[in-house]
Amino acid sequence: MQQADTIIDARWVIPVEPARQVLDHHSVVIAAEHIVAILPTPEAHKCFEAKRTVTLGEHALIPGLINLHTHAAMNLMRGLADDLPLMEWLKHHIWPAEARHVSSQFVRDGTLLACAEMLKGGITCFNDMYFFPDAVAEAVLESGMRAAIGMIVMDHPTAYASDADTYLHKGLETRDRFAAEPLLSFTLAPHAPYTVNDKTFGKILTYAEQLDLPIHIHLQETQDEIQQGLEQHQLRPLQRLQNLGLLGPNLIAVHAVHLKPDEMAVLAQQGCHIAHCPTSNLKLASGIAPVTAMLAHGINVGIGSDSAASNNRLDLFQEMRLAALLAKGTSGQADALPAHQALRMATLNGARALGKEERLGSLEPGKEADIVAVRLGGLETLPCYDVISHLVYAAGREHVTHVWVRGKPVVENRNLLTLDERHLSAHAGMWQERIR
Ligand SMILES: CSC[C@H]1O[C@@H](n2cnc3c(O)ncnc32)[C@H](O)[C@@H]1O
Ligand SMILES: [Zn+2]
Repeated sequence: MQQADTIIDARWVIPVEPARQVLDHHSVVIAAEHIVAILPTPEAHKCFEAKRTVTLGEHALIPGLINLHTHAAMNLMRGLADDLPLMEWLKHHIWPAEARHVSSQFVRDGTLLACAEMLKGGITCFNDMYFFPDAVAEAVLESGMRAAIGMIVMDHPTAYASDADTYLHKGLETRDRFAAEPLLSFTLAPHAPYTVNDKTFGKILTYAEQLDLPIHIHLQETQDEIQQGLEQHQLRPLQRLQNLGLLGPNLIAVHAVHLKPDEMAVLAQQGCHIAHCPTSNLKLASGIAPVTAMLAHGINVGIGSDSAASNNRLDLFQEMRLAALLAKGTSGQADALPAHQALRMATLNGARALGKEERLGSLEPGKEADIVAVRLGGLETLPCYDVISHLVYAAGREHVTHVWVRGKPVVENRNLLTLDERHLSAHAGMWQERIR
């Protein structure tokens, strides 16, 4: 008998890789933070003796969902300004509110709130971009989840930093401080082409190359952004980034709503990744990203929620379903973006974009044990002919019952084990009084 920490017996295991595979009555065996085996349940118990067995007889186990773009701390701004287009929303509502309220404490409290929401919804890892990344890192560690933390850079003074060099210096200091944390990684996060100048992009490129870091940036989100790029630089933003040498397998372009076919070909050829944020793009009336064409070009597309101020949920079940439905509606093809592909985008494609494909994104022996249990035994998911169909088209985040990150349980029977929900509510109430 081999020793294990945990065996999870499940009705179904959905490894994601290979695509479409559904393993009936299988168990996932966890030891030393990793998946060591996935076996038919009787066999798992013949081969392994575990400290703990969790029996989930009407559940599907899936890899932890990866939110490829968010601003977690903005949970404290949910519903503050709705029904506005991007630039009006940012310039007249969000940026003034950030100037008044954003501090290290705001970021810590907002990020904790977001981590709680994401964990309970089956998200085990997020790619963040916000001020005070040191406060983001502390909150993430407290929650027990995983994050790629953006070292934000702008040519715009804020309460966090006065100029681009200070943003970079503070970000790199934070990265050094948390370098030993296995649940944290870092990205360079220039906010957008319209807030970062060419000289600063040059410095970002140098650091990205020296330190082998991903670059996380909003790109071609609206037609206005493209118009502004043409007026100020005589270039579309993507062309400008290409001229500056920023395109490559380290680049995660967020939104990319407005892309021409030749731009998709360039992104594919350069190995860039896209974070598709369908709800945010609809709510800010930015448009609908051409995901079917992106995938046909061979671009790696993951899924993001964007912030709670533009979504207004950090809910990847919602985003998977919407991505699949929009792809069908816009292409006129019912087989565009099938359920298994939506699930892959929210898991393995996200891991790939973050350079973590070897460690995360699917349920395979050797990978780290980020696992989510989704209960499909309720009336709204019965009968069940196709589990993957149910996960994308019928189930929701409310069906998530258990979550493990790196083998450690963080949600059990829908209860958060790492954070105190009453404490989080009290802090949210305090910020509501201050911000309103
Ligand atoms: C400097 S931290 C991130 C910065 O981005 C702002 N933001 C939030 N959502 C969006 C979006 O969809 N497009 C562009 N910028 C966005 C956020 O308010 C922060 O200022
Ligand atoms: Zn964003």
